[in-house]
Amino acid sequence: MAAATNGMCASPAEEHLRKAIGWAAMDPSGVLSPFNFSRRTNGDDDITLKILYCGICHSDLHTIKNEWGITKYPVVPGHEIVGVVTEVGKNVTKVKTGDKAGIGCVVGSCGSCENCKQDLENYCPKIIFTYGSVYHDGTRTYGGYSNMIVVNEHFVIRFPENMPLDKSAPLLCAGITVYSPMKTFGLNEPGKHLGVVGLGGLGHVAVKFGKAFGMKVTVISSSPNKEKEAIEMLGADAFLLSSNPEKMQAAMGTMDGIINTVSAVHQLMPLIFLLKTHGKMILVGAPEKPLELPVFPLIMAGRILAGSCIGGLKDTQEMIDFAGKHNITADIELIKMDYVNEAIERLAKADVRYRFVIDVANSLSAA
Ligand SMILES: NC(=O)c1ccc[n+]([C@@H]2O[C@H](COP(=O)([O-])OP(=O)(O)OC[C@H]3O[C@@H](n4cnc5c(N)ncnc54)[C@H](O)[C@@H]3O)[C@@H](O)[C@H]2O)c1
Ligand SMILES: [Zn+2]
Ligand SMILES: [Zn+2]
Repeated sequence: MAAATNGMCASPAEEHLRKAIGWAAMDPSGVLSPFNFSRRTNGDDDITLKILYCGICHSDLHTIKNEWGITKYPVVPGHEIVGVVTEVGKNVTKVKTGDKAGIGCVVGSCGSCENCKQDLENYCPKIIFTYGSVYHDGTRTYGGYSNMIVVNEHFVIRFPENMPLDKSAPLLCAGITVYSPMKTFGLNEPGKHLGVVGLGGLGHVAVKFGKAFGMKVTVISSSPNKEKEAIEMLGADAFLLSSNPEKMQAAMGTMDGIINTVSAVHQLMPLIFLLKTHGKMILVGAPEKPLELPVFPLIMAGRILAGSCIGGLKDTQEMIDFAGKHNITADIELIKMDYVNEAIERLAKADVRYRFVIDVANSLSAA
């Protein structure tokens, strides 16, 4: 329950009873700085997580700079959260104190709509995101660039023992965001040809899942210097430089599906042409402006264009278990909390291989 109930709007530091610290952006400059706030006490269905690691997703960048025009400040970003359970409510069965656990992009949903009933909490009209949403009690949600978090157990993910927590944190957004559409749209079948556009945080794990599913994977990128690492380090079968018209032409009509993770406005036409008849391109990248939609290349081969938003909790657990079994983790650069602003600027320039992860527990100290 919120600490202040007299109708006055309490400050973030006082609205709940438990003190918390984190880093927040206060305005569209997106610059993060130390921030004192508070978390609710652990309810009967809640768990409290001491945060160990948190990945930096490009959505954090879009949000802190208000690129989507919907940000409410202050915002504590971070939705690739792993940590250790420090408290469980009396109804909790999923985890126990001392367990390693994760929290992704969603911390609440209505639980009773058509989507929630089909384990698609990610499409619930009343979805509550891990940061920047309003929780059931009327207070704002704050994310994982912080020392601890309290969450209803439904939204907690268990981690197999063998998984390194720092490298696994990015799976909670980047991983599920590519795994879920691959499963939903049948782009997980051995022998099928998958294209991955944009080799960043999402893209590089899409390559790894594609290979684990037994697919042929081609990376389509605008950066020639990513060719060697895509093939030698990530295991892609082929690399297409999007600025090379001959190569793009030669690859026309060869792909069963494409996962498009590009974070900025770009041309869809050359990508759609890569698809076979009835091939599907799934847009997961979320540029701040609309993309131009060329209709003829869709019509002429019955091609399909779709979008996808993260994934439900059941699929997220399945994805983590699959990743544990196939040793899939993210390639990361582990950073300290006070490096976060530099990391965000580097992320904006695609200067990271392939995900920044904040070593929260070892580097976040009281402001
Ligand atoms: N749909 C969802 O549920 C969901 C979930 C997570 C992230 N996202 C979005 O997906 C996008 C990617 O996220 P990320 O964390 O992987 O980001 P990232 O920065 O790690 O990767 C983005 C990649 O796109 C490439 N890129 C940027 N501009 C490009 C251009 N004009 N042409 C070609 N390539 C270009 C970059 O080089 C980089 O490799 C972001 O927009 C993010 O907000 C969506
Ligand atoms: Zn994300
Ligand atoms: Zn719902």
